[in-house]
Amino acid sequence: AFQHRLWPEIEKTVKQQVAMARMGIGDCGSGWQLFAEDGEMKMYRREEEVDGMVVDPLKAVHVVKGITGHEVCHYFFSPQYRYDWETTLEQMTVLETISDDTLMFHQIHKRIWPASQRDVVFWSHMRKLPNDQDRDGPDIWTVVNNSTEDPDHPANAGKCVRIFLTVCLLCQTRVIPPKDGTPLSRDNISCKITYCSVVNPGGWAPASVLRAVYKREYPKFLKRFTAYVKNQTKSKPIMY
Ligand SMILES: O=S(=O)(CCO)c1ccc(-c2ccc(C3CCCC3)c([C@H]3C[C@H]3c3ccccn3)c2)cc1
Repeated sequence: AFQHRLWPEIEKTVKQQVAMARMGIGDCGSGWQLFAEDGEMKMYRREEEVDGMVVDPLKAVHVVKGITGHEVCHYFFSPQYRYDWETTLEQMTVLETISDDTLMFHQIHKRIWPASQRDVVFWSHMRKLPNDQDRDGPDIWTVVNNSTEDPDHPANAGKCVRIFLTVCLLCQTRVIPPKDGTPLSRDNISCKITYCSVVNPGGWAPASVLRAVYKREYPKFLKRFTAYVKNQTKSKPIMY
């Protein structure tokens, strides 16, 4: 197939991000601190600053009943649903369709007082991965979003401060077949979701403000997004 100029970077980043997402939280010595918990959802962060700017890596793990990893990645990747679940989105543009599983986006996020408004340009790639731990287990699905440059959308040219991010959504479907051999239903499936993100806010913003934004927005985002997928899929055939 034709090699897009970004393909080598996409390959490398996906492998690297999936490997990191699969690593557990490790013991508390690893610097991960639990900062939000809601039922099956647990959110961890590491406090890190680059040039005095907060770039706290975030790792969230969640188990959601009744949906598959393919369905979670489909609704996260596909642009047509994004305004339904991404509440902080003010504008989203698909800049390029690199392939049917790889898009380039420009997004402007709503201004969060007192920080100035942010925008981001990133490629987004969705992929099914072989389940190398459990050969006949269900596949693993992932979406990786990674900031990139676009000559038509230079950073900090307009009113927005350009942010830089790397995001990995890794989903593992679990199937528990019913004892009595009846056909599989959504009651027999669940999805283990690992969401990792590192966001560089671009321009300076007070650490206390950024950490408050993340503490409020990330749990809200993951709960809202997973509830959206459950609602969208509940009366549809299971997409494995
Ligand atoms: O997973 S994605 O790729 C999904 C595609 O949309 C993603 C996730 C998060 C962001 C993002 C990046 C930076 C900020 C901050 C930084 C300083 C001021 C704005 C925010 C603010 C809007 C808050 C927020 C934080 C977490 C989750 C959602 N909303 C959000 C962008 C893309």
